[in-house]
Amino acid sequence: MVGKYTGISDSYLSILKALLHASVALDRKLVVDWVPSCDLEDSAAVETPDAYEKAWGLLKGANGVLVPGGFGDRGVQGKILAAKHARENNVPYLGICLGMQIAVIEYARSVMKLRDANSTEFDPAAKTPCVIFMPEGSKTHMGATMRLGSRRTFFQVNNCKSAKLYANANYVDERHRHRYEVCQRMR
Ligand SMILES: NC(=O)CC[C@H](N)C(=O)O
Repeated sequence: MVGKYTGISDSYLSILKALLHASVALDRKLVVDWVPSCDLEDSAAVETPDAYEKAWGLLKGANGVLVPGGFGDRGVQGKILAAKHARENNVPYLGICLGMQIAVIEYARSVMKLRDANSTEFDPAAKTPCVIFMPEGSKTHMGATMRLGSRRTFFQVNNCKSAKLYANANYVDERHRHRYEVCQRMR
């Protein structure tokens, strides 16, 4: 689990509970290692080398990488490095909310060679915005702009990996809590 609030596992309580349920259903033992995303960043190698070594050791030893939701840009570079590590080493990666946006940014930068790709949450003037403020939102009214609660999403491709996770349903109703989304032009 690569996140910002790793000191406080309560922040990720619902994710932990979900992982626990999944591990019971699959008859597997769950071991969660907490990796502070800041410790994966290049600057940590100089400033806090022990923490850097420990974080990369945990990440490299993991059978799966989960980057959960989050807000703000602190630790984002470390999350991008974690997504890159997972993609390049074929380690299963689950990106939830921000974690999914991170995977999109990483893919755009590394694979599509769009070096300036970013979320406008982290760089409002990003040259290649691949995660953008939701068009229906208003920047001036933060309180009411979050897309919150259940939202119906229809699968565009039958039998794709994500559809299969939902037993090939036509649509899913999932809980949302975000202000930004993947730029539709990037599809
Ligand atoms: N729930 C989240 O992880 C939010 C992701 C991102 N900060 C957004 O607002 O879109």
